[in-house]
Amino acid sequence: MSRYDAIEDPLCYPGTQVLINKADLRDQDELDQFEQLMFLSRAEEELPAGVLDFEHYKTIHHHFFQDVYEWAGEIRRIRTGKGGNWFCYPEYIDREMHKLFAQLADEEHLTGVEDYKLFSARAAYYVAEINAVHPFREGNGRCQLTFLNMLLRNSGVELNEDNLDPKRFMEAMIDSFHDDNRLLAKEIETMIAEVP
Ligand SMILES: Nc1ncnc2c1ncn2[C@@H]1O[C@H](COP(=O)(O)OP(=O)(O)OP(=O)(O)O)[C@@H](O)[C@H]1O
Repeated sequence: MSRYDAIEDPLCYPGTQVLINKADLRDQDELDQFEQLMFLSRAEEELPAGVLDFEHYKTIHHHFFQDVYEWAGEIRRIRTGKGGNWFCYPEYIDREMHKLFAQLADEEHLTGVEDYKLFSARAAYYVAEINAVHPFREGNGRCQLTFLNMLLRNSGVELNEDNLDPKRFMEAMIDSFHDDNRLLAKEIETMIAEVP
């Protein structure tokens, strides 16, 4: 929910950086709270079924944010960045995401990778790439973490989010934007707990 570097966004109330939302909240703090509340209540529900491809990923975003934004589940249409790092231009998002998920399917969604270190390295690669594309206008971080969870569950392991240190994880995400996934892989490794 940290703010974006964005230019002239038709999704925002005119003259503000507040995204137009279904509750018509014009105050950013109030919107942040509402968004998180809706996200958490949808997160309690079963996730939409799918085959972990880009269509599925968009459905998950829609599931989480359908109560807040009309465009939930849709690709971002403007250029955005964070902290001076600009994400994929919107015209290439669809192509890049399809490429990435096809690659993941070729790797059988990592289901055969038994070594935790290797699994963490490959999962870090996919999370980093999805982050660099940043397909949605908002809600990418939460979808990325859900994606990670799904990858792990597919492989019979559980993500222990109690071991997630938000500051360290964010630093790792930023490093990954600059093509160094080592910290992110390490963070993922510390969050893996074997299912009994
Ligand atoms: N400077 C940065 N460079 C690259 N990636 C970044 C940077 N800052 C944040 N990110 C990534 O962007 C994500 C946030 O994206 P976005 O705001 O769309 O998601 P969110 O779910 O709304 O927010 P959050 O992840 O903070 O809950 C972070 O979780 C992190 O992975």
